Amino acid sequence: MSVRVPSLSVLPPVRRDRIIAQLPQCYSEKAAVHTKDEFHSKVKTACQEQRTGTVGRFKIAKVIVVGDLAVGKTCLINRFCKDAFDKNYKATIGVDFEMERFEVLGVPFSLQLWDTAGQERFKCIASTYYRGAQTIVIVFDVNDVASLGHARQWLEDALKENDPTGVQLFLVGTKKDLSSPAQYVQIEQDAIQLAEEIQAEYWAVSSLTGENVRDFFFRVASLAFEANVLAELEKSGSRHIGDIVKLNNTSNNAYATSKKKQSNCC
Ligand SMILES: Nc1nc2c(ncn2[C@@H]2O[C@H](COP(=O)(O)OP(=O)(O)OP(=O)(O)O)[C@@H](O)[C@H]2O)c(=O)[nH]1
Ligand SMILES: [Mg+2]
Repeated sequence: MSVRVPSLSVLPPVRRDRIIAQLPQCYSEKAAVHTKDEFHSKVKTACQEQRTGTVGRFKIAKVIVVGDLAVGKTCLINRFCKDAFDKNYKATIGVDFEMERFEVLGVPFSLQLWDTAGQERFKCIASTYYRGAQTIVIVFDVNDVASLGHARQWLEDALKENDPTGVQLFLVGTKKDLSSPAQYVQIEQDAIQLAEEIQAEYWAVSSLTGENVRDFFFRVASLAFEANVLAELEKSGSRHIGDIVKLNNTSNNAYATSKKKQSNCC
C-alpha cells in the first residue's frame, strides 16, 4: 500500500486549467445531482463578497473512488491528475491518493481523491479510508455488466462509514472507447436507471481517449464546492461567516486526519 501525504507548505499553486468560472453541466439530465444551469445565487454572492467561511481557507473535500477490480479507477484518476494512461493493469494495493487544487468562482478549493483497491483481499484496508467522504464515486466498466451489478454493494459499504444525507454520489462508466454504440446504449439504460434509484449522477468516460474525464472532475469539484458553501452559509445563518469562523488548523486539517489514519492502518 502506498499513501503519499504532502504537507500544506509544498502544495503547488492552482493551475490555470483548474479554474472554474461557471457551473459545468451534468452528463445526463435523467440522472444528475441537479440540473441547474448556474451555481446557486447565494453561492455566487457569497463568493463575490468573500463570505465563504472555511471554504477557501484550506477547505478540502474528500472524494472516494470505489468499484470492482480493474474497472479503471486508477486510470480515471491518473488521466485527470497526470494526463497519463497506462494500458498495463497494476492493481491498487489498499489505497492511494491525489490532491487536486481548483479555484471555483475565485475561491481556492481542493479535492482529495482517494483511489481504493477493488480486489477483495485489499478491501478491508481500503474500507478504513472511506470515512469522512463528501463524494462517493462508484466506478464500473461499461463492457462488464457484472461490475454495474456490484455497484449497489460498493455503495452500501461506503455508506457504512458515512452519513448518507451528507454525501454526493456519482456512478461512472469507464472504458467507453471499448464499447460499440449498440452495446453502450443498452448498458447506459441500466446504469441511468440504477443512478436514478440510488440518487447518483451518471457519467460515462474513457481514460484512454480522455473523453469526459475533465468535465466529470470539474463537475465533482463544482458540486462539492457549492454544497460546502451552502452548508457554511446555513451554519452561520444571516451572520457574516467570513468574520466569525476561524479555522482551527489542528481539528480541521484533513492532512492531520489522514496521517492519523495512516499510522493506525494495518
Ligand atoms: N481501453 C481502455 N482501457 C482502460 C480504461 N481505463 C482503464 N483501462 C484498463 O483497464 C485495466 C485496469 O485499470 P485500473 O485503472 O488499474 O483499474 P482499477 O479499477 O484501478 O483496478 P484495482 O486497482 O485493482 O481496483 C488497465 O489495464 C487499464 O489500462 C479505458 O478507459 N479504456
Ligand atoms: Mg487501481
